[in-house]
Amino acid sequence: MEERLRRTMMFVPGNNAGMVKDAGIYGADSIMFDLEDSVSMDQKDAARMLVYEALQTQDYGDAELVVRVNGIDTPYFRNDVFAMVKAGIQVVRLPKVESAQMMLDLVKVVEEAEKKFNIPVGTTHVMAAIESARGVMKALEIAESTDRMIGLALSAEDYTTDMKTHRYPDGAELEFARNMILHAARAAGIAAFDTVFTNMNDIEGFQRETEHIHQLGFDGKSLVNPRQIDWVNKVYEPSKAEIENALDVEAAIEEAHEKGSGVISMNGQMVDRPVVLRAQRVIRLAKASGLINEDGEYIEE
Ligand SMILES: CC(=O)SCCNC(=O)CCNC(=O)[C@H](O)C(C)(C)COP(=O)(O)OP(=O)(O)OC[C@H]1O[C@@H](n2cnc3c(N)ncnc32)[C@H](O)[C@@H]1OP(=O)(O)O
Ligand SMILES: O=C([O-])CC(=O)C(=O)O
Ligand SMILES: [Mg+2]
Repeated sequence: MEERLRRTMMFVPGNNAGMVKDAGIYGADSIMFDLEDSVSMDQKDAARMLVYEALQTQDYGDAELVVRVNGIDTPYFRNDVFAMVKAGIQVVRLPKVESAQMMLDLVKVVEEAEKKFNIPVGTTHVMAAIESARGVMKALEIAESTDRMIGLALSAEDYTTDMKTHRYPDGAELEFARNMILHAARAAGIAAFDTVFTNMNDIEGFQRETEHIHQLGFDGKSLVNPRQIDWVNKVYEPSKAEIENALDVEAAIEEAHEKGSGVISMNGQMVDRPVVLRAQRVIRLAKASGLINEDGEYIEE
């Protein structure tokens, strides 16, 4: 199956009726309804009900539907998971994950809920948000904890608090965590999401951070505002030269396969499997960015 593009995963506060209703109109790859830290304690039940209702009635198009439930040690956790599984959520994001065991405990409750609501066991996927030093050090075991896993996310607001620092413009305080999470995710064959950027007035800072995490290899970012979606997509959009090269690589490798070979030379550049895999990703991104059609032809502006 073709890998899903996950450039943008937008948080939507679960108790904000207007935002929950309109969340599908902005074109996020994944919409993440939040029942955790954007919802005050006295709104937890109301938010859960609001999101449950919305999942039954709203059309969110092709977006992947994710919910951030409350932490496993909170009194809301079980009710959150049962309601969201019943509503057919695609991915449950567990916050503040520090061990593989926490993911296995989540999966146990997800499975109970699937059985109770006659949903085939294994339908609901999960992901982990890593928000502490302990979580970072355990990133690989968390990434490999269950075959329901689709990804790991860095959550830098809580993480920098745990590390007794705060966020700086150059992001140096996050480099170790970013590299650990990215390597763990890649080793396990799942997605890696960078953290939110919360200063809505610092557009340049947001772009700089997005370019940096794109260079490192992250699939995308968690977002807090719809304006950030286009900014991320722009960074992930391949250039014309990259697209042309990718299309040439696809043609070259087809020619090689016809001759029974897995490698071919193209303008002096060796083309083999890793080059082809990178080219395929560029083509997928170019299609998602509306630059080329299904046949690999340019779409005129
Ligand atoms: C550390 C953490 O845990 S971070 C994760 C938890 N935090 C969140 O979920 C916060 C989500 N984001 C928000 O609440 C808001 O975007 C804020 C508070 C950051 C900024 O709010 P505003 O300044 O009002 O945003 P802005 O003016 O850009 O809003 C423009 C439109 O987008 C909507 N919108 C803004 N953010 C979101 C969102 N996250 N999801 C859906 N819709 C949104 C607004 O309702 C508004 O719609 P309208 O034009 O129909 O009225
Ligand atoms: O997941 C995120 O990026 C938001 C979050 O909870 C944090 O930064 O602590
Ligand atoms: Mg957090």
